[in-house]
Amino acid sequence: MKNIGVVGAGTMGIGVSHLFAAGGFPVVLVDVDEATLERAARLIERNVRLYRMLDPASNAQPAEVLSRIELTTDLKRLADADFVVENVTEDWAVKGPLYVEMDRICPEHCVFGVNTSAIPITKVAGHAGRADRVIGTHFMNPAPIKPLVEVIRGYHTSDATIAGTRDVISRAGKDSVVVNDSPGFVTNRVAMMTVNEAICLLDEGVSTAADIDRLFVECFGHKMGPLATADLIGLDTVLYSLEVLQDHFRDQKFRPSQLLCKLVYAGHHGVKTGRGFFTYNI
Ligand SMILES: NC(=O)c1ccc[n+]([C@@H]2O[C@H](COP(=O)([O-])OP(=O)(O)OC[C@H]3O[C@@H](n4cnc5c(N)ncnc54)[C@H](O)[C@@H]3O)[C@@H](O)[C@H]2O)c1
Repeated sequence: MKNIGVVGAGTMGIGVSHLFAAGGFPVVLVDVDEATLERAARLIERNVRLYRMLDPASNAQPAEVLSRIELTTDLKRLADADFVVENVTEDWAVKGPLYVEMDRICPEHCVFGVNTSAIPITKVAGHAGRADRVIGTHFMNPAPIKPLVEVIRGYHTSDATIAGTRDVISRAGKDSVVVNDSPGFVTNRVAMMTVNEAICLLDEGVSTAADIDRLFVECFGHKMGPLATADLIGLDTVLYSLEVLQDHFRDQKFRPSQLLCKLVYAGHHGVKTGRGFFTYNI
């Protein structure tokens, strides 16, 4: 697999296209919004510089990485893609119809990597018309600096699709772990509950945002606390993911905290909007 398509140029699409372009792959990055694509180019340029400081062995150059990424609002530019990573909003009303369209445009051999936080891969595959070539590729944020990708085998995903996907991820410099399909997979079934419970603690006045996170960082050795993690993921995405988990398991244990709902409705989505549980310069 050589030609990479990335759909959705938000938090994840920016990182995934950066990762593959830095690995030498030609990338077509598609979003519905021109301004989002322009912002993506600016952030990729900044991030290549930033991550080079974190990894002195990296010699990626911003201009070189950007030169491998075609930015477009035209989904038909995926007509030559071998592997597409879809990173659009965690909302079935957005993702479902997109797969029908992608199936019409992309070559028959093309594999669809679903980058979702919680939606079952088998459900997506039911819409894509090529169920054996649909696979979960749960990249972590920020994708270029996280070493591991959670790969999800859907009900119909073929062994060849798993092998090809792991190979292309490996050629982009990342390792992968394969898990079976279940809403939220391994990582987010646990992580979303933890984040939600931390928000409930804040809402109940049990502790402050800073102290909740400090306890996880200094007592448990986590790199980030659950509230800063939620801000990094995007509070809208956390809310969508909890709703998906609650809906699929029909279990109230995933019921989103009222404070989370309030912040999302107020437009405080975390790092990407400059304010969530903490504030950020954007
Ligand atoms: N944020 C995270 O930490 C994280 C981690 C792993 C997986 N995910 C998953 O990745 C996906 C994307 O999350 P995100 O945080 O990047 O969301 P985001 O809201 O930052 O970005 C979504 C992007 O999709 C675009 N979009 C919407 N409909 C589209 C369409 N039909 N065609 C093309 N582009 C379209 C939007 O314009 C937006 O730029 C979600 O399913 C999410 O659950 C998120």
